[in-house]
Amino acid sequence: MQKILIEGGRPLNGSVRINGAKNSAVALLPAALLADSRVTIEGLPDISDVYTLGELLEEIGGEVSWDGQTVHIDPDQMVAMPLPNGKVQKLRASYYFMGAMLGKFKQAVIGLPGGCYLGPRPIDQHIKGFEALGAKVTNEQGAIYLQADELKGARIYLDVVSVGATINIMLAAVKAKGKTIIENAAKEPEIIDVATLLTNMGADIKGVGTDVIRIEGAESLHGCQHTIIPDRIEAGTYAIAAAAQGQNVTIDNVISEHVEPVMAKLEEMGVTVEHNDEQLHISPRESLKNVDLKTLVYPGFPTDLQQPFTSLLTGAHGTGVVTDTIYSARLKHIDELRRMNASIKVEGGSVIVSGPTRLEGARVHASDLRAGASLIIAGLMANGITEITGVDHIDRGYEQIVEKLNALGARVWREDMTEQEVIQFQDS
Ligand SMILES: CC(=O)N[C@H]1[C@@H](OP(=O)(O)OP(=O)(O)OC[C@H]2O[C@@H](n3ccc(=O)[nH]c3=O)[C@H](O)[C@@H]2O)O[C@H](CO)[C@@H](O)[C@@H]1O
Ligand SMILES: C=C(OP(=O)(O)O)C(=O)O
Repeated sequence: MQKILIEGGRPLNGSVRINGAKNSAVALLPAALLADSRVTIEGLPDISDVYTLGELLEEIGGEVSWDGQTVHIDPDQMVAMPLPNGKVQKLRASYYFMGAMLGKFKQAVIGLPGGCYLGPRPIDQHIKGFEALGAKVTNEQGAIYLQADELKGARIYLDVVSVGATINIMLAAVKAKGKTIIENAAKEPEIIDVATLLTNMGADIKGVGTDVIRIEGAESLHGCQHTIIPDRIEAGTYAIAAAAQGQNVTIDNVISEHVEPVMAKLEEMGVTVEHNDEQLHISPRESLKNVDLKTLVYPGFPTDLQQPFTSLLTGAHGTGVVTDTIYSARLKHIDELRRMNASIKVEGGSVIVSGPTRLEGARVHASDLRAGASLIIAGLMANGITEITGVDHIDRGYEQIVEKLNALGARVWREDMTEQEVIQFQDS
C-alpha cells in the first residue's frame, strides 16, 4: 500500500495533457461486448478502473489486447458468465455489465457495484428501465439477476436524472425489438460518447445530449473503432490546482465547452481563464474572492469537482457556500481539510468555507476519489508536508497524477506505507 506526499507551497507552471475520460471509458468497455466483431477503443486513460473492466471482459470470455492506450476487444467467445462478486465490487461502473449483457444475452448476474461512497447510490432507475424493456429483475444475496425471453422497446421516464441509468438503459435498448424512448435522460458528454460508439457499431440512437433519447433496436451490432473524449473532470481538477497554486498553466486536450461551468466559477473568483477549442490557460491573481457553488446535472457545475473546488475556496477572501444537490453526503473531505487548518463548517446540507486560511500540511485520508483530488490540491497549497493515504481511490481515476504535478513544478512523491501505518489505516 502506498501513500502520496506533497511538499506544499511551490508554484505551478507549464502544461499538462488530459487523458481520455474515466466516466466514458468505464461505459465504452462494457458496451463493446454488444458487438459481434472486434471493437477498438483509442485514448483510454491509464487508471485502475479501466484495467478492472478489461479483466471483467476477459472473465466472460472476451479477448482483450492492449497497445498502449488503445484496446482491442474481441467479443467472439463471450458468454453470459455470472459475475456475482469479486472485481465487480471494486468499482461503480461494473453496473454497465447489466445493461450490456442483458442486451446481448438476454440474461445477466452482476454483483452490486462498489465505487466511491457518496451517501446512498441506489440503482432503482436502472432496474425500472430494464423491467420496462421486459426483463425480470431480482436481487439475491447482493447480486442482481436479470432475465428476459425477449427485450421490447418501451417508453421510460426517469424519476431522477441519472448518468448511469441513462447509459445502462441505452445499452440494453439498442438490442431490444422496436423503439425505446428515454425521457428525463441525463445529458453528460460521456453519454454522447457512449452513444457515438454504439452508433458506430450500427445502433440507431437519436436525441443524445437532450433529455429525450430515442433508440430503434437492432438485430446485431458490429465492431468499430472509436476515440474517447478527454476527461472534463481531470481537466477541471488541474484547472482548480492551477487557480490555487499556479502562475501560468496550460491544460491541453480539453473540449472547452465541457468545462464551461468550472471556467465560469474560476473567473468569478478572479482567475484569468483563456481558452481555445483544445486548451485552457489559467493565470490566477494574487488574491481570489470566495464564491458560492451549487452542483447540478450537466451542464451545471459537476459534483465530481465539488470536493476539489472546496479546497481552492479555503484560500480565497470571504465566505463561500457549497451545496451538492446530487450527493448531499459527499463530504468526507471536510474533516480532513479541517485537520489542515481550513475554516469550514457544515450547516444543514451546505458547506461554509471562510478564507483565506493558510493550510498546514497534515496526515490525511482520501476516503474516495475526488476527496483524494481535494486533498492533493490542499497539499499543494499548504505549508510543509501533507501525507495522503487512500491512494487506491485516487488511482481509480487519475492517470500519473504524481508525474503530471511534478512536471508542473510541484514536489509530490509516493512512498510505501509502513506496516504500522497499514494497521492504523485498516483499523480506521
Ligand atoms: C461511473 C460514473 O459515470 N460515475 C459518475 C456517475 O455516477 P452515477 O451514474 O452512479 O450517478 P447518477 O447520475 O446515476 O446519480 C445521480 C443522482 O441520482 C440518484 N440515483 C441514481 C440512479 C438511480 O437509479 N436512482 C437514484 O436515485 C443518485 O443517488 C444521485 O443522487 O454520475 C455521477 C453524477 O454526475 C458522478 O458523480 C459519477 O462520477
Ligand atoms: C464518483 C466517481 O466515480 P464512481 O461513480 O466511479 O464511483 C467520480 O468519478 O467522481
